This record gives sequence, structure tokens and C-alpha cells, in this order.
Amino acid sequence: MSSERAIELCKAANGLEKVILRDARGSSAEVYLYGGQVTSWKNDHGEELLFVSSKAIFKPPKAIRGGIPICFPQFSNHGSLEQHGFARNRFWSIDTDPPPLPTNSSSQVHIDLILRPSEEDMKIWPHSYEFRLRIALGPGGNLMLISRVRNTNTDGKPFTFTFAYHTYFSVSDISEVRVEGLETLDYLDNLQNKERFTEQGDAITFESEVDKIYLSTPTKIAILDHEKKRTFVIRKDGLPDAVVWNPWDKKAKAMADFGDDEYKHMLCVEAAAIEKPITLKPGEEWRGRQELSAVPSSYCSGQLDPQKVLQCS
Ligand SMILES: O=P(O)(O)OC[C@H]1O[C@@H](O)[C@H](O)[C@@H](O)[C@@H]1O
Repeated sequence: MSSERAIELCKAANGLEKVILRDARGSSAEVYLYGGQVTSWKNDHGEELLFVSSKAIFKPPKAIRGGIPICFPQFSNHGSLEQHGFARNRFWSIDTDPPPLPTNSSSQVHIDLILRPSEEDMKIWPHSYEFRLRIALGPGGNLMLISRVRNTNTDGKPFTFTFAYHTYFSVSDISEVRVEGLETLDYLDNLQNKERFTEQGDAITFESEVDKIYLSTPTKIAILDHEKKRTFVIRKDGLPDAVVWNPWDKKAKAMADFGDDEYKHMLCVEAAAIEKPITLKPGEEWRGRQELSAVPSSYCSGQLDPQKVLQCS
């Protein structure tokens, strides 16, 4: 753990343990050890940037509805495991002595978590692994997540997995939101038997349920919230795909842990590795990194490059 004063471990809902990170300028993040899940990210004005449902159930075995669930070792129902794998409803531990990372994130306020399989887990996914997750508050209050998955099998066997940072962004009104960086890309539509389509030229806007896996996406994606005059920028490495999900009204009503109207105030854009699953031989390690920033923005229609969106703020 870095700088003790900036990190607090406390008991939260239902006795679950939560780590709070605070940087010198007042940005903060909260992480539940249950799920290794970020449940809050606030800017230096104390504004919440992530969505967590008012109906979220903070109790195992249900995953927490909102924040940044970790989907591992399976995204969605792309395999025989439970939906989105099991990492999001396991208890992670604080990793007090993680191997160094070749980034400068160790100088920032950060916490390292680790997940290893239990004997029960080995029955459903018979592989030995170490999943290390670093959560850091970077310059300007950026939220960085770095995942490292290592194959520690002693039987010589490789394993294969899919992965997503299932980030729920808080938005003012979904009808006023547009996503830039995914136009003209191919996607698999989960609402149409995972059939493959090509997105048309315009930035993506929302007027009904959406559940798409965009393939081979750029490393930067922007979410423009017109009403809030805020732009989220997602930067990602090792995560070629991006899922865009909003349940809209009917699915919202069908989810017990989600308010009927809450779909208006959230959008999931999920940095992911799905189409080409990751295979690791014993001793090999995979790394997947996501950095989120939130900046004030004016409405810049048709800017395909998120960097330009930043420049015109
Ligand atoms: O309800 P869950 O298991 O958290 O999943 C929520 C959604 O997660 C998205 O990532 C999937 O693409 C959707 O198909 C799914 O409905």
C-alpha cells in the first residue's frame, strides 16, 4: 500500500470490507474486497462518476450492481461457467508485496488486490492462477486499473479466458449521451444471437436497449455527456474489444437489483478481451489496463478522435 494516510480500510454494507483511496487534491475511489470491485470514483469536487444501483445487493453470492465488476474468467455467457465468471463474487485479498509494475503507478495512491482459486473454484475451473489487480488514482484523479493474470498450473496445462472491466458510468440522461471511437467498427449483437454487424458512420447514441461487443476497437473511447458537460475518456491496453450495454426499460424492470428508471442514468462501456480469448501457458502472464478520466467538455459533434474532444473543451 502507498501513503498510509491516503488509504483507509473500513467495514461497509453487511460487514463487507472496503478500501478508500484519496489523493491530495480530493479525488477518491472505493473498492470492495468482495469482487475486487470499485464501487465509487469521485472527482476533486466530490462528484460521483460511477453508477451504483440504489437497489444493489451488497451480499454474497450476488455481484454488486454497479461500479466496476471484474468479469473473469468468462465474459457473459461465452462459455460454460456462470454469467461473467466468478471473480466478481469472490473475496479478494490485499496483496502486500506485489511484483513491481513497469509503470509509475507505484508512486500514486494505490491498492493491490489478489485472487487465487479456492478448492471449490478448482472444481468448476480446474486451473491454478494468480490474478493481481492494482487500483490507482493517477494525475488529475484518473482512475487506473491494471490486471495481471498468471498461469501457476503445475500440471503443464495452459488455460484460456475472456475478460472485461464492466464499468458502469454515471450519466445525466442516457438520451443526451454519445459514444465516440466505435463508429464504423464491427460488432457482435448480443440481442441478435451474437450476429456480426458493422456500425454506421455516426457516433453512437441511445434510444433503446443496446448490448453489443465492438471488436478491435481503438485504445481510446470517449463518452460525451451533453447535459453534464462532461466527457469520460477510456484508455485501454491489452483489451481490444469494448462492450456497450444499457438494459433500457423492460430489462431494467426484470432486474431485482436495479431500479426501474435507473437505466436513464447509467451506461456500461466495458474494456474487454472477448473475441480472441487469452491463452496462457504455465508461467505466462497477461496484462490488461484501463485508465478512466473525466473532463469538463463542450459538445463537439462529430469528433471522431477522443483527443480532439478533449482539446475543444
Ligand atoms: O446482470 P449481469 O450478469 O451483471 O449482466 C449484465 C449485462 O452485462 C453485459 O456486459 C452483457 O453484455 C449483458 O448481456 C448483460 O445483461
